[in-house]
Amino acid sequence: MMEATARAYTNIALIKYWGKRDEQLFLPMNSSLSITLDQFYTTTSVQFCTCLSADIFILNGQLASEQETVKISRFMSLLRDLSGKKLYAVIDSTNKVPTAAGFASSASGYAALAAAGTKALGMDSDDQTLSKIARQGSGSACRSIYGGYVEWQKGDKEDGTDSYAHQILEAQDWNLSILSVLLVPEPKEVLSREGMKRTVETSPFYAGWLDTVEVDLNTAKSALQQRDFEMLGNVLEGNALKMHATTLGANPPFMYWTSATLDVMQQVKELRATGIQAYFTIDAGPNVKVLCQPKDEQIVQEKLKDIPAVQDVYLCHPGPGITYLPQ
Ligand SMILES: O=C(O)C[C@@](O)(CF)CCOP(=O)(O)OP(=O)(O)O
Repeated sequence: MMEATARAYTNIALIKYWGKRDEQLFLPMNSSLSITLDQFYTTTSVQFCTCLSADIFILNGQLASEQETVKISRFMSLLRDLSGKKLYAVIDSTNKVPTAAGFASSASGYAALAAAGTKALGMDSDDQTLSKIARQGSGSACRSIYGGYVEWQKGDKEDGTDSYAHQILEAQDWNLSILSVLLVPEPKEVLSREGMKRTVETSPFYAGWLDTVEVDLNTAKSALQQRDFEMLGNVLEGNALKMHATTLGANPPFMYWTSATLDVMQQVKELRATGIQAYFTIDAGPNVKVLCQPKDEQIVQEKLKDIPAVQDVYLCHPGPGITYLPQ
């Protein structure tokens, strides 16, 4: 039987992937940097069978929608092309990812699928190859192949063979606290794929993003090497603010933040004013992730939970890369 099960953990970008230079190959305009988290993951099993004439996708215990199945099947065809095996599979995926908290389960989902699918096909791919495959499901998924602190180098080649992620620090090399703040349910957002496309194509501020993101990345990498939390915090917070600034200049303009987002941002600033080093980052939604040092995580969590608009706060630390589970 050609089957395998893999688990991949979601990641939070400190230096954002924001904009593609190639929509088909998921090639980014800029390099990015993330932390893989230890709490939220996707477990995916893939079972190929000559008895199938189409892929079957089970998501969180239920048959997935037609739209989701088409998306996954398109990714599975990439694996069929790469392996030269025209086989279909049952894909059974379970997310332990609170998607409502603004975690992209697509990152852990496509990383787990790339790992389980290639293993079931006997492709025995190394991590760099897995990263390039996962990238073609969702860009940020290429970072979840690895644990700890991960850089996705944007690459320059048109075929994307040099656009993949690699680990910078192991999870245990630097223990930080990442608090994910779940806010009150918010209106439908512009999904990150549409958001970055519209911004690249129409925002006059996008050029400013590109002019400064490489410097931000190098500053963040220096901070990692020096374990300088203040340097890391300042650059990640500034980078998130710049990413969001680009959306305000898009046509039509859009903004991911709600008043609850601003309440959390304000609380983080007040924490810093009392001498507690805490910094925020925000992705394609209103939810906020706050980074601090483990010694401060309790007080930071309490302060965040005191904000009326905050529904819950999830505490994470750097987590592992791909793991394979017994059948
Ligand atoms: O994670 C980051 O670096 C920053 C973001 O989360 C900011 F919102 C974007 C993630 O984009 P993704 O969902 O990977 O897009 P896809 O390639 O169109 O699937």
